[in-house]
Amino acid sequence: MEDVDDRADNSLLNKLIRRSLVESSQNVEVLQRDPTSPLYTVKSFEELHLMPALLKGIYSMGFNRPSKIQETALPMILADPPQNLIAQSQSGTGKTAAFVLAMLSRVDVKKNYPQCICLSPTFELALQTGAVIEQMGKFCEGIDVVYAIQGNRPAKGTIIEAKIIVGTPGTVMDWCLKLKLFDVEKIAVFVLDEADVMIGLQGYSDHSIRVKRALPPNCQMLLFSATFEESAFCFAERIVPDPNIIKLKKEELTLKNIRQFYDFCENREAKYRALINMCRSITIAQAIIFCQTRRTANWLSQEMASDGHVVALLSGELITAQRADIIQRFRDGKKKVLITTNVCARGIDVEQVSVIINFDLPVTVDGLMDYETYLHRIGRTGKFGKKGLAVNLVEKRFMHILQDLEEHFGIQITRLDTGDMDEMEMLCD
Ligand SMILES: Nc1ncnc2c1ncn2[C@@H]1O[C@H](COP(=O)(O)OP(=O)(O)OP(=O)(O)O)[C@@H](O)[C@H]1O
Repeated sequence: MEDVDDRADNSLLNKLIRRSLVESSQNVEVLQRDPTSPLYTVKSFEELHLMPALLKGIYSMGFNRPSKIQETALPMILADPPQNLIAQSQSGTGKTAAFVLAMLSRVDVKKNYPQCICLSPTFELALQTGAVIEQMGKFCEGIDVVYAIQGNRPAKGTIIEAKIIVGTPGTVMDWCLKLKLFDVEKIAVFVLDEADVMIGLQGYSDHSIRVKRALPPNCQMLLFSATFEESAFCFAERIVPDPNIIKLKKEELTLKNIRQFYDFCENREAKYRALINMCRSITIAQAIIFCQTRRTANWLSQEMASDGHVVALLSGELITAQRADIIQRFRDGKKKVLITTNVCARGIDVEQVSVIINFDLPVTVDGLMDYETYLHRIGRTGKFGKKGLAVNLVEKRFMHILQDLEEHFGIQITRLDTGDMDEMEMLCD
């Protein structure tokens, strides 16, 4: 009798994940020659006139050719005089690298004061973006980054000398306007990552706009996101002087490499059983499970732990040291399954994440489908052309929301009975 591990390891879901991991590596080259792919590129990095030290950094990260957003945005961003940009590109298509290369290209390493600010919506994303800056800029002499995030409070009277500040809006605003840790008049580049929430969501927008208002008039403004619903886009156009614009059509928003399914569940207990069936068969790669509330995430992680599953739980009420440790351990593969809320919906880039499970569909405060958050959540898989799987566990009372989702994006989400191994067979077709 094969033991549980053998059974799981041979499970169809694992075969699909293993195959998609293999296919993905061959996939990028193919996609970068496909004009309909968001990774399509006609230029090489050399043709983007980047500094040699930056080229060295890019190649050391395994990047061979720029993605579509990188080859389109960078010439605009690096032009002289500097131009402002509002850019939209699908999740996982290299937006971070685009604005990081912009900041690294603009910094004057002879000046020991902050020249670039990059605002991220969450503590985890600020940490991740800072790490990309340090990695991409590691061959550039004199590049240093400081993290304006909760838990990092410089001593009173400190004068920040680091050239790039990455942080969350509230902390950056305190550093710049209240504590006056640096001269905001000397900022040359201002990046808003996940810009639609940064200017659209109460809390973020107040702080982001107050920082923006303190910037010098010639400061270059770069706004990036995978989603810009109309009101956010119009507001962005109002606050960014004379921007270049890169915008997606609605039908371009969903990525073909992320296969989306749903499993119909009578109630929360049935969702739990469906989830366990899936997690039991995932022994390779990693999965992120999204819950709509911290309460559900806490309940789910306790249930799964008591059933012997090793899971990590990350949500906003944890202290920053815990959050940093949890996301790092997940990134290092020490935990296969991360249970979380929307705090990890945007930007988080963990290469081995092949499966996204929406234990709850993302809904707005009015109980309507939150289309943007859905796109960002499933975008945690399928990064840079890799194959990804997204499975939605849907209770009867939420089926209309799933139908709204299909209609909104013009897609068909296939039904999957996670309890039926033959159905899982279909995943491997
Ligand atoms: N030109 C490139 N060649 C190969 N890999 C790349 C390239 N640009 C970015 N990547 C990799 O692709 C992954 C996704 O990149 P990134 O996180 O920048 O995408 P994004 O568009 O910012 O995604 P999201 O919308 O989720 O924030 C990362 O692991 C990154 O290292």
